[in-house]
Amino acid sequence: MSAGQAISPELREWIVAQLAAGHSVPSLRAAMRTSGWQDAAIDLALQGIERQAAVVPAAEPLPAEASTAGLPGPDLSSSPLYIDAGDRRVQVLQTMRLPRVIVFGDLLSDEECDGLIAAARLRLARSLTVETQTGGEALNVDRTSDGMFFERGENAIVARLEQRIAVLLNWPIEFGEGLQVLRYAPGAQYRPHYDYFDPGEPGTPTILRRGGQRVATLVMYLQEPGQGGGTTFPDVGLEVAPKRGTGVFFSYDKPDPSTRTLHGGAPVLSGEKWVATKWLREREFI
Ligand SMILES: O=C(O)CCC(=O)C(=O)O
Ligand SMILES: [Fe+2]
Repeated sequence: MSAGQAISPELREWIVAQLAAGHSVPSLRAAMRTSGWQDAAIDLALQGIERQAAVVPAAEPLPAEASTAGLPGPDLSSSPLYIDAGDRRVQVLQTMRLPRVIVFGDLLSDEECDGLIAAARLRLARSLTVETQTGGEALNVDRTSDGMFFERGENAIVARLEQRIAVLLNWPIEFGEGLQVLRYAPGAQYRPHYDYFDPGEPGTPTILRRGGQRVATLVMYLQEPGQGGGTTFPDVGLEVAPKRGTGVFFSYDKPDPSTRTLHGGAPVLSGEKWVATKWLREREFI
């Protein structure tokens, strides 16, 4: 390439984007040199753009942690390895501050996982039949799992688990929605989404009448797939392995992407993944 080569709008855009992404001028220079640019041409291309870049305000420093005051969640100030959840000693395996994520180990016994699956399976089968008879609900391409809801306190296992969750997360049972169970067959996934209700959606005010916003989520793994099926947090590159008996908890102090609680269920590659999800509201959920 020659020193006289034209600086195309695309090249300008590329340079501006690289600078905005935090790459230094020397590193851009090196990259351009490697791809055959001569110094004189690089100088020309960078002139003006550097000046422009200099007036771009520096990105806001990222907050180090999410606000957790007044939200569900255990007190982690003493970095406990275990939390007494009343009838069970739950492990704290991993924590993250922003998004606020906690991975709990040994949250459910194998018997509890099996019991929930058995009770949910009957209901799933029934709801699928009903859907086929009536022509079915619109297929949601974002969520290809099958699901059902238990009523709060519907059976002994559900009641026991809800009590345990209330103690673990310091949040009244009455503020929780009924437990949801999802089954993911191979290929099924739940594309990244937020669990709070979008304030911009027309239906949201009606939903909020039943207990306000969702403020936290606990996803519990009841059956692990052979491969795939982790819970992903794309904003921070986190993937939680869907280990049976384990749960991933996350909270969000406002219905806003700045909470970085975007998350999804990665496609199941083999086997079946079952989860139970508990959503916690701001107030009593009726
Ligand atoms: O299956 C998962 O890992 C995530 C489930 C989920 O995001 C939900 O139930 O809201
Ligand atoms: Fe979710």
